[in-house]
Amino acid sequence: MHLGLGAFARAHTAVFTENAMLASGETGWGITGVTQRSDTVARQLAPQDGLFTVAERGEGAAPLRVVSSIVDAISGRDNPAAVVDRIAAPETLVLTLTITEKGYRIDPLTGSLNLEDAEVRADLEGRAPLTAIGQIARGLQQRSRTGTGPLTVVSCDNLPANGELTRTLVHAFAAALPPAEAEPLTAWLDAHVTFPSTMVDRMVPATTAGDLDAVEHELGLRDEAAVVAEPFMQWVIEDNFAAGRPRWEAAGALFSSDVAAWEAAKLRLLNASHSLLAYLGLAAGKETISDAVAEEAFFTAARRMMAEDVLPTITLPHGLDADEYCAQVLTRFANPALGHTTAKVGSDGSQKIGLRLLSTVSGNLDAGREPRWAALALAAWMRHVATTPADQLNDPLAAELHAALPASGAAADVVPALLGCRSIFDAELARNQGFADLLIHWYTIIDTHGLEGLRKEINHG
Ligand SMILES: NC(=O)c1ccc[n+]([C@@H]2O[C@H](COP(=O)([O-])OP(=O)(O)OC[C@H]3O[C@@H](n4cnc5c(N)ncnc54)[C@H](O)[C@@H]3O)[C@@H](O)[C@H]2O)c1
Ligand SMILES: O=P(O)(O)OC[C@@H](O)[C@@H](O)[C@H](O)[C@H](O)CO
Repeated sequence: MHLGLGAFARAHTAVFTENAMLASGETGWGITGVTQRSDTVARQLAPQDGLFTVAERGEGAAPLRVVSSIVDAISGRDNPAAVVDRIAAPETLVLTLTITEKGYRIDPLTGSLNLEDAEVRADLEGRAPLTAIGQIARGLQQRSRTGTGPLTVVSCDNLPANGELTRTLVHAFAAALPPAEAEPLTAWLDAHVTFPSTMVDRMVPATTAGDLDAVEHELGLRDEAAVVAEPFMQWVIEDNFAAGRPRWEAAGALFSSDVAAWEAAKLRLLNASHSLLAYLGLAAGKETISDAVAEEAFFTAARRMMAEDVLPTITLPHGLDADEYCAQVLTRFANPALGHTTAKVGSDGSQKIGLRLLSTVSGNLDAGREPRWAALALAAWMRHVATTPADQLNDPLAAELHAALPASGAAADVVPALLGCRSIFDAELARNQGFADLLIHWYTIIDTHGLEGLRKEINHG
């Protein structure tokens, strides 16, 4: 079962699962996918019996492929009780998730479930659950009551220690139920459910109408659920399963006890550079990540952020060659056929920048170094927030961020105002005047000198 049947799940998890079946001969697996916020993907897949095309784009692309591992797709918004029933069904053994960072409904101050969230509260009060964590907890509760066996919950979102985090949130939901429900559920979770962490990697942009037309042209059929993706794909999984699972290792997945290091490397090298390029690109009117990285100064900023800010502050997993990895990341970003937009990568910044950039910032500040390039990424994000009208800012905290903005658009006013957002920056970092000055420096260059100013400062700095 998969919660969050977006583009990524189809191009990654579904492909790995089908490949595992083909390579291992264990063909009894199939995925029930749940769309979370809209019913679009469920509606697209239904008349196609769950079949959809993966169109690889870029050097080394394989021919079009029709994937058949999704056997059912349901709209969680419209059929919440069916989601609970499916999680509780005996044939469900693994529950994977790609629900985006905001889908976890984390309280930034505690790092646990946001119990003040109205949707979480409604799920706790007993409606058929609509939040992902509510669905998981209620499904597991039904499983516990019907004596159904163990299950593994596998977060595949770009979050550090995503397994441990998901465990914390599901347990927090259980603990917030009335004691007569909380105690047996918590005990059952402890005995029957595991939450392995994973690192997933494949760039999968949102499918465009042009992509669908191109697939139709190549395939000879209209596929409304087609997805495009780069050829590269990777999955590192902690081997901590409570029940059966597809033999994903037969499809190239790496089972490792070092997932935290893989996830940190990916978030802080790849995803952080992605965000840097997205916000610099947005400031310079570049529509795609490949357009942004084609700008020499932006390429240099991403390369130097990885080399000078990230690598000195991170312990890489065994087997990962830093230079090769960073070079490969930049080559992947440059894939012009992918059309990964700066707007998509730059969306939900309040949910992403902390995870991607702030460990790098604190690691450098603690070592007495300036996090020069990570500060550039944060300043570019701040300017994006300050110059995008609230109703056009694609971010769940758009209203809060805009409420914090001062009347003056000057860097010296905007930077401290956004540093004051406690859901993103902690008080100690916000008080660090040297860091604030670095942000103000970059913000001013972007705001008053534009691309030419950035080129000068990055190339000669
Ligand atoms: N696209 C990629 O390149 C990529 C690569 C690696 C990891 N991921 C992970 O997968 C996630 C989804 O990416 P995608 O490309 O499929 O995006 P998408 O927009 O195609 O799909 C997002 C899915 O998350 C669900 N969702 C959104 N907000 C939610 C909420 N508040 N509560 C519950 N569910 C919610 C949506 O309904 C949808 O099913 C990313 O956020 C990331 O963590 C994506
Ligand atoms: O998926 P998002 O929107 O959370 O983040 C955008 C990208 O940085 C991300 O999806 C990468 O493409 C991906 O993590 C590559 O594996």
